[in-house]
Amino acid sequence: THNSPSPFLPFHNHFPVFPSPLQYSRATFFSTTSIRGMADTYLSAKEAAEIDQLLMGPLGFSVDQLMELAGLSVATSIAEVYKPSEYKRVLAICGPGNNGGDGLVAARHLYHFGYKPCICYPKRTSNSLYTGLVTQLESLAIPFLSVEDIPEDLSRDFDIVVDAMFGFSFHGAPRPPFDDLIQRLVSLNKYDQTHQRSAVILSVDIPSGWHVEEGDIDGTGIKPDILVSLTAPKLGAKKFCGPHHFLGGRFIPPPIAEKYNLNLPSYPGTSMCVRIGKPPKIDVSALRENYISPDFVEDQIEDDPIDQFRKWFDDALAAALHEPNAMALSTADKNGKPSSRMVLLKGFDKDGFVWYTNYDSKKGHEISENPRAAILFYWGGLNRQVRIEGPVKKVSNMESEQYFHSRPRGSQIGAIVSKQSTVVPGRHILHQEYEELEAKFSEGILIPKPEHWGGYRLEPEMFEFWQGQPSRLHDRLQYSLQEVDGRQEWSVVRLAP
Ligand SMILES: NC(=O)C1=CN([C@@H]2O[C@H](COP(=O)(O)OP(=O)(O)OC[C@H]3O[C@@H](n4cnc5c(N)ncnc54)[C@H](OP(=O)(O)O)[C@@H]3O)[C@@H](O)[C@H]2O)[C@@H](O)CC1
Ligand SMILES: Cc1cc2nc3c(=O)[nH]c(=O)nc-3n(C[C@H](O)[C@H](O)[C@H](O)COP(=O)(O)O)c2cc1C
Ligand SMILES: Cc1ncc(COP(=O)(O)O)c(C=O)c1O
Ligand SMILES: [K+]
Repeated sequence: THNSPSPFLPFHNHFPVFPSPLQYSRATFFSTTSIRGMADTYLSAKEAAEIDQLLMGPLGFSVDQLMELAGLSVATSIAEVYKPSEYKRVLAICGPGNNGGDGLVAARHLYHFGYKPCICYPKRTSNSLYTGLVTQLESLAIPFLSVEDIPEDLSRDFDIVVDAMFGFSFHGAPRPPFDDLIQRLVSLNKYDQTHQRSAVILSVDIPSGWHVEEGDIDGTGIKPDILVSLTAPKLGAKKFCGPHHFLGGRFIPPPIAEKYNLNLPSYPGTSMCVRIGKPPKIDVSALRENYISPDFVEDQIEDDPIDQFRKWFDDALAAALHEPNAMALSTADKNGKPSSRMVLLKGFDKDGFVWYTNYDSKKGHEISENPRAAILFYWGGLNRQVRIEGPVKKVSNMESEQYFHSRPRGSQIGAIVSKQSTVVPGRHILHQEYEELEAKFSEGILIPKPEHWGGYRLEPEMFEFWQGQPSRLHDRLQYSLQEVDGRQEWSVVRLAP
């Protein structure tokens, strides 16, 4: 393998004292690999082919398996950057070898992710693996276009072009019809005269036509927007300077990683791809999503907002969102100066919404001065937000005791150690006290709840259920308490988005 300091620096130079909160998942938090993926390993064409042979020989893989995982990595990389709501029409140009097979597999996954793929596959083989992939695509009614069928200007009909013509076995100069197809990708300008967006290019493993090791030698080759390196980047990928470089092929077992000294970032969570190289340059002002959600109208909602909240909370659980019970809590001091922080919801019913904390913390002081608060849930994966406002009271001491002792012992000790929101001279002080208390409260000994630790309950006076919709014409249904015949009743209005 070829280790190079540029453009990817070795891990140890990149492992920050505290990981950047940007890109880790809990699974990678304490791993020794980089937080933002860095790869400092590049493979020669020969090494790439050797790894292929090892995987499919002594390591027991079949080519179908590897291709399936490689194609899935390509499809998930696309989905990370280009959402089907904006970039729907995909053309996968597939070559005669395994790189082409990766393209066929990726197109199938893209279909299931909500894209509209078409295939250009001019040099088919009769190998049953490939005929099977073609049949699978045909069964999804995915069109196969001949070279003559596809427009000279690919941007006319497509939002994304997947370049799956050649991978690490490419050599020499491209032969017809791929020479012409490569030229069409080369001539995709970023913007045409009408300032229409041009199709983006994704290259699988190596931009087709590039020398596998030397890269784009004379600078006249394809300039992909996104490159998905499979297994590990090939030497030629050093010349890639587009905005999005991903690693895919999450199947490398330790013997290969060790033999080839592969120094690669770990994949976050259950992801099939990981971003490598420099973080993308993003125009923050252009970061936006166009929400598309099911209808949320007055005649579908529950009369009682707690029931409506339960419905949406269940949806958030079912969607496996990360910490669906995390909520932003806003309080204000006696002068009305506000502050916010996240806390975890620990229960809700007709009496209100409960969380636990340190009564001597900043929020604790503010609540004692000004016993009202607002809580906010944002369930991004569902395009939903819930706002709740009302007065706040402490929960009973018994309730706090009960909850405190249900927590992991480490968190109970942590609550004793932490004089929340006061200045700490250094992290070691917390650890020192923690260790002392851990020794004191050995297993079986009850850890006493600190006096100043307990719950608060917000009694809602107002709920707003928000759901994102296209063109910023969102749904907002607001419940508030109204007096009807001497009784408090919930009434609902729709607010302008
Ligand atoms: N573990 C891994 O690494 C995994 C690798 N995977 C994937 O496999 C890819 C490598 O696949 P591969 O070996 O089948 O070769 P590939 O690059 O697709 O092309 C070979 C074909 O192109 C042809 N050809 C060559 N030069 C040409 C030219 N100038 N002009 C025209 N034709 C030319 C050549 O024909 P020939 O020259 O032999 O007649 C042959 O038909 C790799 O990059 C990755 O995408 C994943 O699927 C799974 C895991
Ligand atoms: C997702 C998440 C959940 C949190 N849950 C709680 C919690 O339930 N109770 C708590 O006291 N702090 C929690 N914290 C820490 C608070 O955000 C905050 O740092 C701490 O309570 C001190 O806030 P204050 O100084 O405004 O009182 C959580 C933080 C995050 C990011
Ligand atoms: C300081 C603090 N207290 C309490 C909690 C709530 O955690 P638990 O679920 O252990 O009660 C958290 C959660 O992040 C926290 O950070
Ligand atoms: K390619």
